[in-house]
Amino acid sequence: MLASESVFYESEGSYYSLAPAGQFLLSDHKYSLRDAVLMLTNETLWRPVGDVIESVQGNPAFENLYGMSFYQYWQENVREDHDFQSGMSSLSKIENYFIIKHYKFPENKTVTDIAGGLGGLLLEVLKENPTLKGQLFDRQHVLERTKLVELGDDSRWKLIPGDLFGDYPESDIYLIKYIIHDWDSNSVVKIFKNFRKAMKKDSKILIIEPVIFKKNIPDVAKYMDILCMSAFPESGERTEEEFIELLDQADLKINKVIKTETYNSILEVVIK
Ligand SMILES: C[S@@+](CC[C@H](N)C(=O)[O-])C[C@H]1O[C@@H](n2cnc3c(N)ncnc32)[C@H](O)[C@@H]1O
Repeated sequence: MLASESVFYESEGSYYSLAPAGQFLLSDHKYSLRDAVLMLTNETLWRPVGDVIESVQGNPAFENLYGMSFYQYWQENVREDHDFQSGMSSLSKIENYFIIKHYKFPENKTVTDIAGGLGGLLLEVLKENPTLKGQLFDRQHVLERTKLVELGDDSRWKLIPGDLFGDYPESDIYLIKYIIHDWDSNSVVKIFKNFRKAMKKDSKILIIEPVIFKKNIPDVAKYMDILCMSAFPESGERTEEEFIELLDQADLKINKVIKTETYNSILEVVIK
């Protein structure tokens, strides 16, 4: 099957080799998707999908199967070879390239990635913009494995352990990627209010997610929608109109919508 999708190449005698798309499976590829594929094919992502109908009816599939929340499970199940954090970091690597290509960061400012995982996006932002400083905000156990050390200049970044539902540090630009779709609408409004409280009058938030724009045609964002709805209670991808309504409850508004050539869009958000 994968040979018919150009991932492998089948030759006479049932010999298989890597086709061009398969090169991304190599662990030393610049944009290696090895850990992303291991994460996406892990049972914690596919088993709950079978019960997505339960989730939609208000009976969270992941909690029913594993007896705890998705993030709690992955905090207690760190593996040697791969885990959720390394999978997210791998999935994000190629996407980060397009985010940086499509957003012009200002000079001499501070950029904070809220729930930024291992810090792969912030690392690329700091590499491409030498006058910027960075702050990576996530759980302590995640920050301990940060990739920011690869920058080679630890005077340009700091780690801030914290809670999405606690206080955020002050910053000029905030990044929040692949987070909002994990949460129900009440929690999202709490997150937006936390931003509003921490923001200066000209701070900006970049919400980076697969926003749903298209109706009645195939859209990869809808696959991610199903994965989210299965893994997190009352979650899922949102339309631009849904974002506008939730942001409004925190005195925030969309300033710009930027497409990135991937299924992720950048919503640039400012104070109303
Ligand atoms: C889907 S990952 C996204 C990581 C990164 N932004 C990316 O795009 O690759 C979600 C992140 O949210 C963090 N997270 C989940 N719940 C959190 C909480 N209550 N407080 C702080 N971080 C949290 C996780 O540790 C994880 O790094």
